[in-house]
Amino acid sequence: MSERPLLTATAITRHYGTHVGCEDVSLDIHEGEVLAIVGESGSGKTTLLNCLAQRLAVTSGQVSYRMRDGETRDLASLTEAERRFLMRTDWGFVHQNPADGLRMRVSAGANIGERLMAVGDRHYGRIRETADDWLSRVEIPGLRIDDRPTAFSGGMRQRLQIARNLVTHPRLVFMDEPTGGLDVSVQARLLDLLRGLVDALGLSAIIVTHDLAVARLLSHRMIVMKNGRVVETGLTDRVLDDPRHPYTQLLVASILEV
Ligand SMILES: Nc1ncnc2c1ncn2[C@@H]1O[C@H](COP(=O)(O)OP(=O)(O)OP(=O)(O)O)[C@@H](O)[C@H]1O
Repeated sequence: MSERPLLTATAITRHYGTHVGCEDVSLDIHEGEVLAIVGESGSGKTTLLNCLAQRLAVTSGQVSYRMRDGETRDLASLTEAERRFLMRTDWGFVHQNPADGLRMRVSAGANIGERLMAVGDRHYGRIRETADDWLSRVEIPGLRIDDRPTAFSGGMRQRLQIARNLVTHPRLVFMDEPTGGLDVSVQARLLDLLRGLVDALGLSAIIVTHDLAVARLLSHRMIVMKNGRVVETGLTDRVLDDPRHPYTQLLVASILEV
């Protein structure tokens, strides 16, 4: 792992009017590290993720990021063009609902190819070959390359969204409940696939999940949120095997009882 964090968030606060989304959250993530954000519904996970990914303005606080050229920048200081370029090249964002991250009216191959074109690839044959390769990496048969995602199952759509995000080799991927909304058996397969890809690509990822099993399988470190605040943070195995905050103890116990 590199010594300097890839992303550092300092005292991130986001209010919705008088309502607290998240409050005073600080964290960092290093290259090759997977961080899970867990907590019950309404605890502020998605708000925090969207603030980190620059999809939502913070009320106060700062997010800085080590760019590919090695310079660490305060993301609020980026121009709109720089921010868009960062999102297209260095970052990925996997939505819970694949329709939010895919273009449903264009083919699977084009969904992947479009991201390559956005980073300057213009060679049609090579783009198609790469798209084909990524379809197979996410276990979608190559003969479906010209089908639209509307013809895919939920699990296939989610795998396509993942391929679309990873094809440009982002250094950091944000994921919001990537296995939510899928059948349990489909979830298990997707988790396996995600774990393999994260390992193979040495990806850094920040994953929001309410499912501790997802955190256990994918993340190195986790933060536990309650009412918008972080109540516990640590290595995933430590937090799950030896939770210290009463709320985390409750979360872990409620899973064990099921
Ligand atoms: N657009 C909004 N306007 C007002 N309040 C909001 C808005 N979005 C979220 N909130 C509030 O902010 C708090 C955190 O919500 P958030 O969606 O971040 O939680 P979460 O942990 O991601 O929940 P879930 O797992 O249900 O998505 C909640 O109290 C929620 O009601």
